This record gives sequence, structure tokens and C-alpha cells, in this order.
Amino acid sequence: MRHRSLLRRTIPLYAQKGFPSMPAHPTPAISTCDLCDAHKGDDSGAFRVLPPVFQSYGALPAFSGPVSTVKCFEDNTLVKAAVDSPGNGRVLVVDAGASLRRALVGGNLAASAARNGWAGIVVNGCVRDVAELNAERVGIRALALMPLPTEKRGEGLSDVAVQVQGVWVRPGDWLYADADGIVISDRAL
Ligand SMILES: O=C([O-])CC(=O)C(=O)O
Repeated sequence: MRHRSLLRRTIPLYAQKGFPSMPAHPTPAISTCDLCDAHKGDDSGAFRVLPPVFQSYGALPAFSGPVSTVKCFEDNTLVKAAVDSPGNGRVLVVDAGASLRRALVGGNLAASAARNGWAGIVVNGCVRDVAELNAERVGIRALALMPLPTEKRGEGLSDVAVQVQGVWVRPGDWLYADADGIVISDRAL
């Protein structure tokens, strides 16, 4: 039987994992397994789990926050605009149409996201500069690494409902990510 420790819920991640100092936006360590145990009977659609197809990058192995979205295809203009603006602890969900041909986020955008207080970025697509991503205090999930960058054509949509791997994610939803998976809820849990 898995042991569920109360401590795991209450000690902030930066303290558990020995981060040298407190991050700009400390992420409470909420276990996605605990959330799924509590909500597994919820078939209302308010509680969703993303399919287990995401790789983990960035120096924050767990993160959570209210969602903002970008919908784009092989063009990261609006992703850059988002991470260049204040994140206030939000999670940016990028529906890149699951393209495996271009990287939407690299070291520069990850550094902007960390600097501007984004808790995390979830890309339904690719990222690059893995060593630089892993040095930034922001959580990053993506399908894969791809060294080719995008073209910046100024196309895309911000803060619209998106479908990520068949799961609806809407601006204002809450996202919880840890080593076990990614959970979406229509309210803070
Ligand atoms: O700028 C881009 O298009 C993506 C990138 O490589 C970075 O964020 O460093």
C-alpha cells in the first residue's frame, strides 16, 4: 500500500528537494496521485488527466497554477509574448497541434518564463536546448526534443479553449503536474 504522508502535502517543493533558495513562486507539492484518488469517481468532466505522453524538463519537477493558453502551429510568436509578460504563478498550456517538426520553447523562452514568474509551461509539441531548460526554475512538459526552431509569422490565438491530446484545457482551469502526471481541474484543488 502506498504511504500517503501529510508532510508531502505541506512542505513546499523547494524545501523538500533542497533548492538553494525559495523560488519566486513556490509551488505547493500536491501529489497528482492523491488528486486522482480523491476525484477518480468524478465523471462530470470537471477533473481531467492528460494522457501519459509528456517528457519532463526544467528545474521544477512539480508545479501547479491557473492556466493560460496559446494555440499555434510551428510558430511561437504568442508563446514568446506570453512568457515575456508577468506570469503571476500561472501555467502556460501551448497547443502546438502535437507537431514534432519545430521547437516552440528553448532556453531563452524558458529563462523569460522563470524570470517573469510562470510556474510552468506544458507544450503539446516540442522544445529544445535541454541543458538550458533544465537550468531554469520553471516546470516544463513537452512531447519531445527537436532542435529546429519555429518561424515567427505572428499567427496563433491566446487564451482560447484548446484540446491537448484529446483533453479540453480552458483558460482559468487549474493544472497540477508532478512526476506521475498532469491533472486539469475547472477549479483550484
Ligand atoms: O526563440 C525561439 O524561438 C525558441 C528558442 O530557441 C529559445 O527560446 O531559446
